[in-house]
Order: sequence, then C-alpha cells, then structure tokens
Amino acid sequence: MRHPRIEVAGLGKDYAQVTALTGVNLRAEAGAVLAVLGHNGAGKTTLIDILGTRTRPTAGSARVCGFDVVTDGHEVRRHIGMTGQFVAVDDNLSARGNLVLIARLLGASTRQAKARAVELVESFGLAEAADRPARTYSGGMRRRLDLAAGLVGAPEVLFLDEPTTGLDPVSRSGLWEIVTRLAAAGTTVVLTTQYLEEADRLADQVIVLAMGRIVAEGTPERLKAGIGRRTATLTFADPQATRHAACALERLALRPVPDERARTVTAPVAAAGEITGLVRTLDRLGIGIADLTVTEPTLDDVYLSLHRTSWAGHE
Ligand SMILES: Nc1ncnc2c1ncn2[C@@H]1O[C@H](COP(=O)(O)OP(=O)(O)OP(=O)(O)O)[C@@H](O)[C@H]1O
Repeated sequence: MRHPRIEVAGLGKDYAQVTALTGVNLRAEAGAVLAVLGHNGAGKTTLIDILGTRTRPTAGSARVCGFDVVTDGHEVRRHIGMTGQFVAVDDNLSARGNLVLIARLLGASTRQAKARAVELVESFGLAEAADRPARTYSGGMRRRLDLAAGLVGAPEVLFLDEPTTGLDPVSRSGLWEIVTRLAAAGTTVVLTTQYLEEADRLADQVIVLAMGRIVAEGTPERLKAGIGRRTATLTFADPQATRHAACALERLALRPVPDERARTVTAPVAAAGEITGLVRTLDRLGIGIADLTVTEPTLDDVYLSLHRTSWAGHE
C-alpha cells in the first residue's frame, strides 16, 4: 500500500510555559512542495522538528513515509533529509570532502560516495569550489552545500527550515530552482518561510501558522485570492497630473489614494489586466506615468485579511 509521504493528525506540542502547536492536521504526497508560513514563534520549527524526529509531540500523531515519528523514528530518519542542524557540514572540509564523508556515514562504498559527491557538486553549481574548504564559501554557496548534504541519501522527504533567509536575490532564485527540480523528480519538500512570495513561487500547498494553530491553508492562489489585492503605485511628473490621474482611476472604480506631495497615487489592483487597463486609460488621457511599481501581498496582508474575516464573523 502506498502511504502519503506526510500524514499529521491533531498534532500538538506543549512546553512547560508555552503551547507551541495545537491541533495541526496535514497531508502531503510524493512530489508536493508544502510551505509552512508564519512569523517568529508561530510554531514552524517545532512542526519540522517533530516531523524530523528531533522532538516528540505531546498530542496527536505524525507519520512520515508511513512511519510513526515516535515509535519508528529510526525508519523516518532513513527516509528524510534535513538542512541545517541535522547534517553538520564541516567548515574545514571541502564540499566534496563533506559529501563523501556523509555518503560513507550513510553506508556507501568509497566509490559510490565519490560518485554521489560528483553528482551533487555539479547539480548544485559547486564544481569550481568543490575542493576548497567550506569556510571560504559565500552565504549562498554554503546554503547550497547544506542542501546538497541533506540530499546525499536521496531522501523521499526534504525539510528546509527558512532556506533563503539572508540570501541575495540571485542565490535565492538559484535555490528556488533546485527545489522545483527536486519536487519534479518526486521528492516531497516541506519548507518554512516568513515570505508569502516564496510560498507562492514554490509551493502547491500552504499552511499558515499563528500561535501554533493553522489559521489558513490551501493553494497559494486560494490564499492570495482570499487577501485579494496587490497594490500599484504610480508616480507622476507634478501634483496636477497626480490629481488628474486619481480622478481617472476613481472612474475605473479603483479606489485610488493620491499623495500630491510625493506625486504618487496608490491603488489596489487584482488581475494583471487591471494594470494594463489603468495604464491605457492614463495614456489615452495624456497623463504621463513617470514610474509604476506593483507590490505583492505579504504575510502581514494574509494575517490582516484573516483578522478582518474573523472580526466580520463576530459582528
Ligand atoms: N525548547 C523549547 N522550550 C520552550 N519553548 C519553546 C522551545 N522551543 C520553542 N519554544 C516556543 O514555542 C513557540 C514556537 O516556536 P518555534 O521555534 O516553533 O516558532 P517558529 O515559527 O519556528 O519561529 P522562528 O521563525 O522564530 O524560528 C515559541 O513561543 C517558542 O518560544
């Protein structure tokens, strides 16, 4: 029988003073990318730690690849990869040295270990730096090595705790590409993040945690549709153009907010078509746009919209 890669029911974790998780249910299949979103202290790491058998739940159950995280911890660990603490990368060894060592510890022969290291350094873009000590690597290279180290055993489930925090945009998008590739090859990826954009880019399933509870879940599209809108900010040459533009956008039923001193008008927009329509209208009226930026909703917008929904329910 095929099991879901992750199956969690009524999961909870109480510490002496704090309830870190309560009543968490979730399920993820092969090749799925599950993003666990939440601000600091929401319970993301606790969830990953329970699934990775680093800490035990105090309520409910969790199975990974069909194995119970409490009673079959050893089996769970054979099927998963974790970045960060779980796989310790030795700074004095090179990427190749680290990867060979880990493969040997996992039971590979010297020849198999060397071959796996070559495969990983190449697919993670570390080939050129493969033979110098990891302590000389940049943050992005180091993160890629962490990730490669977590993948030596070709795990079925990979856990990534805030994989892109502190990375520059180029390293971040490199890492996103790797995650997409892994999922396409059938690895289930569970990642925690504070960035809605990251969940949107990578995940087909998202849960939002707040104070240890799941407060929203679904596809990124569904989550964003719940929040609704992105924000367009238009900048104009002078206050008069700003005023005219605000009037024109009002006629498009866009609820614009003008700031004549800053010469900007901001307006919530939904689909890309709405932005095109807005630009065309202003162009037709001869109102030149000096600059246009569109901001995506953030995790804060999700929380705000959830609060609004729950307040509406209490009114
Ligand atoms: N070992 C522990 N002992 C006591 N409380 C803990 C322990 N580990 C976590 N907590 C508490 O549990 C709650 C959830 O913490 P957790 O680290 O899971 O959150 P997080 O969403 O991962 O936050 P961050 O983004 O800051 O890593 C927090 O209130 C935290 O203080």
